[in-house]
Amino acid sequence: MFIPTLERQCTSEQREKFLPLCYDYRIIGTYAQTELGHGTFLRGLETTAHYDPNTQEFILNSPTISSIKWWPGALGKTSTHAVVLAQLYTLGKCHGIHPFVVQLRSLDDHKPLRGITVGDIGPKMGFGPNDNGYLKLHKHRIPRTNMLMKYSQVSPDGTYTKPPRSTLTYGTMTFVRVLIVHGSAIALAKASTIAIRYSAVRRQSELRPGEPEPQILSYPTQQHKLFPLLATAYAFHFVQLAMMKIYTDVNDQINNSNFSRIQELHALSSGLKAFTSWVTNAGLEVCRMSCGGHGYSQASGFPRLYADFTPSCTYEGENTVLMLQSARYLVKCVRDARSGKTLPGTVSYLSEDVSAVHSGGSSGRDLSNLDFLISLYKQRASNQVHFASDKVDRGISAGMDLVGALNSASVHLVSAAKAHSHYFIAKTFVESLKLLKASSELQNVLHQLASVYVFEGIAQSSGDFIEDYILSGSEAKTIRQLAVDLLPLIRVNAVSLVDAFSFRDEVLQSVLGRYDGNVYENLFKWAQNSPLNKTDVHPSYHKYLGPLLKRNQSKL
Ligand SMILES: CCCCCCCCC/C=C/C(=O)SCCNC(=O)CCNC(=O)[C@H](O)C(C)(C)COP(=O)(O)OP(=O)(O)OC[C@H]1O[C@@H](n2cnc3c(N)ncnc32)[C@H](O)[C@@H]1OP(=O)(O)O
Ligand SMILES: Cc1cc2nc3c(=O)[nH]c(=O)nc-3n(C[C@H](O)[C@H](O)[C@H](O)COP(=O)(O)OP(=O)(O)OC[C@H]3O[C@@H](n4cnc5c(N)ncnc54)[C@H](O)[C@@H]3O)c2cc1C
Repeated sequence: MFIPTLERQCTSEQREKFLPLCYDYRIIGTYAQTELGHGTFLRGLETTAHYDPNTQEFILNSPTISSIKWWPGALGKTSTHAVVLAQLYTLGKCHGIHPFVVQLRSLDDHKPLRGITVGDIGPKMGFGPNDNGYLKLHKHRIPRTNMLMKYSQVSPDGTYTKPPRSTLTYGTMTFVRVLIVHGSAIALAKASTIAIRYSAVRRQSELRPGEPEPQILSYPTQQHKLFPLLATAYAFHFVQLAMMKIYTDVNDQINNSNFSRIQELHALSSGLKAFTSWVTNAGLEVCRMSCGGHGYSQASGFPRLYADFTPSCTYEGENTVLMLQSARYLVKCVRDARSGKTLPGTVSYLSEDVSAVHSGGSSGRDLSNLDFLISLYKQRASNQVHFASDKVDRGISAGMDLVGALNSASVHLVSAAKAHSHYFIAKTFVESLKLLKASSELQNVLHQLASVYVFEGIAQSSGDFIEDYILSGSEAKTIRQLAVDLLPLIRVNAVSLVDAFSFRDEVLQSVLGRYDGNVYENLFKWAQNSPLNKTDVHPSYHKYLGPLLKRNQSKL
């Protein structure tokens, strides 16, 4: 995050000064924004940067215990520099959060500089190799030119020039949220690879006396656990491609001072980061549990995969908070649509009248047709967004201000943002396959994946579709069965579909997911290498167990 921030927030002179140092690894930096007391509420951050026109320096301070920077990756022991987000004060006025480059450690002996107290925040659930750290600043001075001034400036006499948009400071977070959508796709693909390969190797239970134990991948319940997640990994792959394209297009516009789509990008990236990381987080646990006891061994790769992925739901914007950000924008779009404004691409459906198109229960609808089902996802999203938006309007009519009305409707707003994200993902998956140049056999296999994703997505949220009369109960049951009917067809290609992710064993880091399937021998080898097995009798025997046993044996 250090380098992307410099690339996006530096003037050209600052780029020339800082970026070569980064690219050549002459300095290593982190992104120090979160504090002990605030991670979500950025306007509440307490670190201060007061401008001193006499020396043309900023004086950085951590004024309270809660203002100590806390969590930034590699801050504890590694980084020589940081981008520090601080409240900018000049000529007696506060201008809000701005980014500053701060050197933390000497480039000679790596010792912290004067006014800098820095260290590691201690062991965490995962991210073991990462020294997430703390930073306490005490009257630490930096040159005026260390404030990143692409969008806002402080002149030598202290005059402040404000940015075209205050939220441009938040740009790096949007970029990393887009990366996290990709991270979700990769993590779910890895977990699917491990679980499906192992399920093809593992044989368990005797269905009928005398019959060989079947591969657990042959059980419909095992297929029902894993194949919708496999399909989701493919869906997220196509979604992250679409998300990155939108990000690149909007970022190019921003670089040309066209800020018209910055809100749409923020809302979409927030919703997709939250949706994909939540789904992946839950999916990793399903994959782990589908491998039985061995899934719980470090040898499976699942403990580390989960512990390292799960903070994706928290960092870069806590997921609930990001869903609310997405919903805030959707509510604005409903208002804009009602006042006749044209809505941008990813939200234009909110101005369509989708209610009349499909009323649940009419017979003869082709429930296996993906285009038709995507229109139902659209209707569900539109209904949920309008329902939540109406809640906000009623709150305002009842005398609340906008913030109060948004807060009181927030449970529904999160549901609406989830439905919006789900519609975008399902639509993108189906549309991406239409554009794919692939053999008819491959198209057929991928169509099975898209179908099971769409069917299972409705089955798992059938309440949404039934409550709004988008589907009747019997239609929802039919779609649920369509998903189950697909499982044995997907079974035929399941191992090939995870092999297609082509994770090398060294990357997958899983004895259960080994490409050669030689699990048991390698599990035994892995166990023998466990540190506890360095000696047959562990030294602790002589100190504790031995004396205990001998003492008690003498009583027999
Ligand atoms: C492979 C994987 C590797 C991945 C490798 C991953 C490594 C990750 C390491 C982790 C790094 C971190 O966690 S770094 C720290 C991450 N921290 C965060 O993400 C903090 C989250 N909090 C925030 O972003 C903000 O506080 C937020 C919640 C949006 C509220 O901010 P405000 O109070 O200023 O905003 P609001 O009052 O809600 O709204 C003000 C307006 O600003 C707009 N706005 C807000 N954020 C915006 C944004 N980013 N871009 C555009 N516009 C934005 C809103 O839409 C509103 O527009 P209007 O409606 O028009 O007014
Ligand atoms: C592994 C890891 C790495 C990190 N790396 C970095 C880094 O490199 N740099 C950096 O600056 N930070 C980093 N962070 C910090 C991270 O960005 C914050 O933890 C994150 O932004 C969440 O903020 P918080 O911890 O204050 O949680 P909080 O905001 O306190 O969230 C706690 C709960 O409050 C709820 N909540 C908060 N606000 C609202 C609201 N307005 N409406 C409804 N509910 C709300 C949340 O939904 C959540 O359930 C990292 C964190 C982790 C775990």
